[in-house]
Amino acid sequence: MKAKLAVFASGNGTNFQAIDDAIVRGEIDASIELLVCDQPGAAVIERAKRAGVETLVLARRDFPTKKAFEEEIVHACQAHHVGYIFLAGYMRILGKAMLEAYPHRIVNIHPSLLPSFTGLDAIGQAFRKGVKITGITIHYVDEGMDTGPIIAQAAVPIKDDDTLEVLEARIHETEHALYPKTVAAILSRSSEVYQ
Ligand SMILES: Nc1nc2c(c(=O)[nH]1)N[C@@H](CN(C=O)c1ccc(C(=O)N[C@@H](CCC(=O)O)C(=O)O)cc1)CN2
Ligand SMILES: NCC(=O)N[C@@H]1O[C@H](COP(=O)([O-])[O-])[C@@H](O)[C@H]1O
Repeated sequence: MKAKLAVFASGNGTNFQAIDDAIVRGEIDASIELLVCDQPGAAVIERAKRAGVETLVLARRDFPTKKAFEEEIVHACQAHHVGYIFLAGYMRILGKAMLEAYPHRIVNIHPSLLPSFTGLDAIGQAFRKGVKITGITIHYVDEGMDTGPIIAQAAVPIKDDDTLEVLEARIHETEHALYPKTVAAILSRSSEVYQ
């Protein structure tokens, strides 16, 4: 049974694109049923439309509470029979409504070797700290900030003559290789569990 996914994103959407491209190449046995975006006008929305993926675009400010905002998203995911949610540059902290609706079924990609450099601007944090090796982490999402169980990591070197832009490009290239492979691995394990 082909897994039904939702991807949540707030920005450019290159990780959404990498996952969808892998699905099209037959490397992930799944379909992206919904792209959820909290930033009207974000480039990821156009990427999803070009890919034929349904979008749900909603602004937090249009809802009275975080709970109401998340309940709208949960209802849409359930209506699309979504079984797994993959965050791909989604810049909102998930609350109880999301986490309780999809326990151990929400995954995030973070551009550092957690637990180092949590939160926003992780690449800039590592660059300014002067570490020689940084990387990416794919982890389950829990109620903490970047504290969920780690699924996969990949190291990325910082070279002496790197600019921040060069490092960001190297990080994103590594993300676009690892995330699709990890999505496929998670779904294959999940199907093994439920077979
Ligand atoms: N419950 C969790 N939610 C999210 C996690 C997580 O581990 N647990 N990971 C994040 C992704 N992320 C870093 O990896 C991250 C996203 C957002 C923020 C943040 O401070 N957002 C602020 C501002 C949002 C805005 O103004 O647009 C906020 O939400 O208040 C930090 C780190 C995804 N969610
Ligand atoms: N704290 C979460 C975080 O920083 N996530 C990061 O946002 C970027 C989204 O890029 P994209 O929109 O091109 O996929 C990615 O580098 C991802 O690791």
